[in-house]
Amino acid sequence: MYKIVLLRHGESVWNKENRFTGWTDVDLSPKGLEEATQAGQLLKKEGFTFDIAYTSVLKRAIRTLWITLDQMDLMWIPVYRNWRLNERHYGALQGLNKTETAQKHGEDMVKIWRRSYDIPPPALEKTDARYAGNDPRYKALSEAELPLTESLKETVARFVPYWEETIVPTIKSGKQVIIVAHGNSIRSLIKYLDNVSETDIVNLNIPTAIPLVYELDENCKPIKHYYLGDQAAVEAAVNSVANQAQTK
Ligand SMILES: O=C(O)[C@@H](CO)OP(=O)(O)O
Repeated sequence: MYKIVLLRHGESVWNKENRFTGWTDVDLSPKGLEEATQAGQLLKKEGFTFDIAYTSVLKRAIRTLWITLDQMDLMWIPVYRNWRLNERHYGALQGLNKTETAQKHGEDMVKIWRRSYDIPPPALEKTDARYAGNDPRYKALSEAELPLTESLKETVARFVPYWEETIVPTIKSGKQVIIVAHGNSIRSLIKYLDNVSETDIVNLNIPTAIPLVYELDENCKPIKHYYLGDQAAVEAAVNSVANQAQTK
């Protein structure tokens, strides 16, 4: 049996301002820094250790990983950053306030954009300053790989090859793995691992910086999963993510 830890980054500045973020590279808020510290302390207290870490190319996840590893005195382990672990691209919604967007387009439409499986948010134009094609960190990507927006289905399609080809062989080699990523990129991995239905995935919300443990069998198929820490606090954090785009 293998055990891995999935961790969403701590609260970002745009989480705090309730703005759609996606591939925008915003940093952690002061609360997010504190959440990451607590995640590291909790993992240490629960006896976890890691040999290798995977994260995205976005600083809210990278910094959460740094802080977590610092708390565990594991800053020396190898860290691999890959765009395939990035947050789901939020298209033309990136930067907009979630409540204002719900007031304009309706809560139901925004819930579809936030949580549906195959309906993407409105797309960016390539001429938009938010287009990732001009960002040097993505220069190795083909034009087809550079999103203008993404549904969760498209996020699954770009995350799973990295999971299968890179992370699974590492887990099977006996290395203890932590993956620090994002709300919707973690949803995409869970959709795939647990074969969650397209209906049920709508109700899956991932709280910031609470370690989510997955126990996997010898084929890296899930046996069970659970959040560490106080379960009432976990439930409250999940509900608060779910309710971010309410108009009242
Ligand atoms: O803005 C985003 O990129 C994500 C995560 O913060 O938001 P949501 O939970 O609304 O999908």
